[in-house]
Amino acid sequence: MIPGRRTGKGRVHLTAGSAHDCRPLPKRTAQEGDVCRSLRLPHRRSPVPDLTPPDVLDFQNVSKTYPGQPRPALNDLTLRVPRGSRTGVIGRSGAGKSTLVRLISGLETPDAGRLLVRGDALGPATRAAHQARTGLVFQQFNLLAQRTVLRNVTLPLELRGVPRARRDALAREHLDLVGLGEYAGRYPAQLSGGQKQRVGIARALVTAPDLLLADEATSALDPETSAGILNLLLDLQRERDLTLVIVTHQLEVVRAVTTHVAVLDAGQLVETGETAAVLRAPRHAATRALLDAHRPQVPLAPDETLRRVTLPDLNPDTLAALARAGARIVQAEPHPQGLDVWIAAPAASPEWAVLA
Ligand SMILES: Nc1ncnc2c1ncn2[C@@H]1O[C@H](COP(=O)(O)OP(=O)(O)OP(=O)(O)O)[C@@H](O)[C@H]1O
Repeated sequence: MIPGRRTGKGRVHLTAGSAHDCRPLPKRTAQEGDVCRSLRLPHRRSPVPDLTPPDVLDFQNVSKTYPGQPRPALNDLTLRVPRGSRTGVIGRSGAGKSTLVRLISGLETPDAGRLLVRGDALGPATRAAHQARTGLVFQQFNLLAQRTVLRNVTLPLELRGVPRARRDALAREHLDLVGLGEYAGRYPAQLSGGQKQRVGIARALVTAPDLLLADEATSALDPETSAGILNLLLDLQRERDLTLVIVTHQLEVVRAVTTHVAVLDAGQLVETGETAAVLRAPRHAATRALLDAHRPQVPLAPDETLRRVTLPDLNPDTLAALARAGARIVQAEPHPQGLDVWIAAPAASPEWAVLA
């Protein structure tokens, strides 16, 4: 997901006859001409159909200013979200994250630029069809208090006119999927926060969307419950080949779940790329500020530096060597793959270089 460049997963590569021009070739590329002849390909450049699936989201110079506001909430945003990716959108408060979600979900329209969803410009003619294929998960769960868990999950199917027996069956299947098969008859007030979010996820997926938008989905949950929800989202994303967009101010969520990240600051996209690369070597001051804000605030000795690792990724021998060199764990939190651990150690210890 790089501005202005396609990096889509599942891309269909067509090389023969497209990338290769099979007209008589200069001597140094004669082998390519032979390949063309042996494949009986035409010796002329011919038009090749573009079979590349469109990016699920394609923001093209999108701007949005709310009425009466002096500055745009989003300014000239160009961003592509490839099919099947897990993209985190981060930024401090007021950066424009919610505006991005509102644009994708069709609740707001751009003042300038275009937003393509699944290859179509999002507008009055296409909005309903795209909304039907987009699931939304919210921070405050947005469950209806007077409806049972089952009836909350059947709601989107009711709105689409699905017959009762079918919608009940689908809702039960999705409650099983999120581990709440036994809770169908309960009311939201009788659930924990994590359970409410599981119902929210079942409701978002019951219509079989291919794009799932999670807007601060774990911000209201404690770290352990949050890790459980992120695990569930990861499993479902893989099983259903969903494109997942996670809007969050929690860097640990981005780290744990996403393949790509987009950093917004004051309405502008300031950095984007593969999550591991951006977090390892942030280029923009706003990204560095977000990373710094998430470092544990612990006093360090003058020769100590702080690094984060995920256990069990770290080799036990390295961990033991670090401990012998005076390393200490200063913070540990649950993570979908194990434990997220911050370690302080003398910067000069050779084992430290392994973690760089
Ligand atoms: N309905 C609105 N009317 C006027 N201004 C708005 C409206 N919604 C958002 N804004 C402004 O647009 C800018 C971006 O807001 P947005 O809610 O998209 O940011 P955010 O990154 O989601 O922030 P937060 O993390 O605090 O939710 C802010 O300056 C905000 O004050």
